[in-house]
Amino acid sequence: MSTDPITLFSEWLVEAEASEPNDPNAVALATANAEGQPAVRMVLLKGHDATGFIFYTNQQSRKADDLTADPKAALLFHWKSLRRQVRVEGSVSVVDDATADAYFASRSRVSQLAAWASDQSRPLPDHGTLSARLQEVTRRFEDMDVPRPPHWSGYRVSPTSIEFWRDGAHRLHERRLFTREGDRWSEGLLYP
Ligand SMILES: Cc1cc2nc3c(=O)[nH]c(=O)nc-3n(C[C@H](O)[C@H](O)[C@H](O)COP(=O)(O)O)c2cc1C
Ligand SMILES: Cc1ncc(COP(=O)(O)O)c(CN)c1O
Repeated sequence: MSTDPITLFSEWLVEAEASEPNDPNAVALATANAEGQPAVRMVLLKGHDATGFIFYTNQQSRKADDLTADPKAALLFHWKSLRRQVRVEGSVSVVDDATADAYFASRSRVSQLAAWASDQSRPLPDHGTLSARLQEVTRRFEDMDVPRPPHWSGYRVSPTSIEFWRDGAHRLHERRLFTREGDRWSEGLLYP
């Protein structure tokens, strides 16, 4: 069995891709604001390796404000079809421009335009306002590649701990906790 948690995560994600009906890369992202108020919402995992777990979003959103105030986060994957969860905690940083540009360029044109049209997490007066903004940016970027908005990028959660939870009989689940110590991982078990 694998003892590198990133490799183990990759294996579990591959299994989730085979068994989940949709969005196996969906993950709950928990943040806190300057007052310590927690908030949680789903995002899609768009990359992971030894340096961390990456998602993309609007940098003027509530989650981005939280991460500016307190650059720490927790992630929770729950794969119902497998009866498994993975909990990640760590510090958060913005990905470099080249990484964000490459990911943005891979998105569909309409999703690129939507990133320009949406003032994510701000009050929206009515749906017509959003449609009008989408039309405006569609005209603005006609006949050219849609550039990445300056307020849209990726965040990397660099893990300090990763827990793998697997369903067991009679609530006697398996919990493997990996804790980062310098550039090494130590592994232990937790009572279920
Ligand atoms: C399955 C799922 C995946 C989502 N993925 C993303 C994502 O990758 N990036 C994003 O900005 N919002 C995503 N959203 C929308 C967020 O959950 C949220 O509504 C939005 O980002 C605003 O959150 P905030 O106000 O806390 O910043 C997703 C929603 C769902 C249900
Ligand atoms: C607002 C928003 N931004 C970004 C994403 C990430 O996914 P994609 O880049 O594939 O659109 C999502 C996914 N639901 C989303 O809702």
